[in-house]
Amino acid sequence: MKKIDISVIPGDGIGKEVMPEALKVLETVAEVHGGLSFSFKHYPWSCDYYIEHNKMMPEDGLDQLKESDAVFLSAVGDPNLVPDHISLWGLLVKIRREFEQVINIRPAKQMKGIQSPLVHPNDFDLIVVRENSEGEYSEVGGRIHRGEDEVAIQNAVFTRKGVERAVEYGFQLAQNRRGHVTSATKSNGIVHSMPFWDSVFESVAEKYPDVKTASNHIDALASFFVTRPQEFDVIVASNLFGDILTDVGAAIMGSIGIAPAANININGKYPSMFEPVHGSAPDIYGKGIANPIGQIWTGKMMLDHFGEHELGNTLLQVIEEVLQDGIKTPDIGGTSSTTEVSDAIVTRLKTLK
Ligand SMILES: NC(=O)c1ccc[n+]([C@@H]2O[C@H](COP(=O)([O-])OP(=O)(O)OC[C@H]3O[C@@H](n4cnc5c(N)ncnc54)[C@H](O)[C@@H]3O)[C@@H](O)[C@H]2O)c1
Ligand SMILES: O=C(O)C[C@@H](O)C(=O)O
Ligand SMILES: [K+]
Ligand SMILES: [Mn+2]
Repeated sequence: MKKIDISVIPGDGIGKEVMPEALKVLETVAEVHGGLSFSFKHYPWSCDYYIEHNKMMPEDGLDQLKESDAVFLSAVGDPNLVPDHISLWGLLVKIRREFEQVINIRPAKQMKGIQSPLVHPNDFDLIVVRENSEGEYSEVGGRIHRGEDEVAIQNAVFTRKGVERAVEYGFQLAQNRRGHVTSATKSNGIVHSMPFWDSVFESVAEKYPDVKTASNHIDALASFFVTRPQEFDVIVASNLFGDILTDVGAAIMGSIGIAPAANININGKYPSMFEPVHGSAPDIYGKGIANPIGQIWTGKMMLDHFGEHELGNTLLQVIEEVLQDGIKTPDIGGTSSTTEVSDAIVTRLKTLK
């Protein structure tokens, strides 16, 4: 029996609604497999936890998580309780950084059973590799003075190692896909870091003569995601560009509620973390209508990570079948509830036993 230990952090808002549904699906996946079992350890770290303890997680929180094979997280943030930069940097960004999850991968593809808002979606299937440890997300800088003389400075940090490993990861992914990598740049406006990014991209590209390349400024690239997404295979992007681009990727699929993501530790020292692209969605929390597919598809990425590709692909296929049956939450035009969608996925999975 292959046993996988998973740390579970539902976090805030709809995270608390979609996480139990995804766990239910994973339990069923294990049953169908027969030789696989999950053990889930639950952590209540969230903005509610912050209100009680004045921190997002305990001092030894990372030590607790380190013992598991993976972290399965949903969403962090409740701006009514804790300012977003404090909640995110105290939990989500902290785990990404301390566990050296330097790569964030976020696929987007046209899904059967969902009407893309694009008139001609043309079967797009792409994956964004987001640099996940540096770039525009930096603590370097500060604020001085008050009133009309106030100044805020935020320094972006781009290291050769950081850019190289993200770009390399993209090329390696492309070799097992359709052999094309696009670089998201902005070297026309950002005069130091982006020409540097371009030069690292070009030098890595030389090592992969079999992979075709392109480079687009991020503004144009965002528009191409809308006008011709089918032309992209792998896209490599800095932390902020990747963040924004993957919300666009989610939007052209039909909803941010279905987009999955993985924060990958590539040196094997710490567990990787799996969490959907979406946040805690305070505007719909408590209504029972959050789309659970982002969290469930993220579970599929976790199965892939542990080498269970066949089972992962089956799960994605089942998700599409349920969507084609019209069992959908309101964000993608349906009338079903969160649990109706996950129950339908569970029921279909069980027929495979
Ligand atoms: N990785 C993360 O944990 C993460 C990601 C994004 C935002 N956040 C945090 O979440 C909070 C809300 O942020 P936001 O409003 O900018 O982004 P959001 O992703 O929470 O919501 C954006 C919009 O998408 C909708 N949406 C999101 N997930 C959905 C789902 N599963 N089903 C149906 N609709 C869904 C919401 O209702 C909202 O209208 C903030 O505190 C923010 O910092 C956290
Ligand atoms: O990384 C962030 O900025 C948080 C959130 O927007 C995300 O995409 O995970
Ligand atoms: K998330
Ligand atoms: Mn984001």
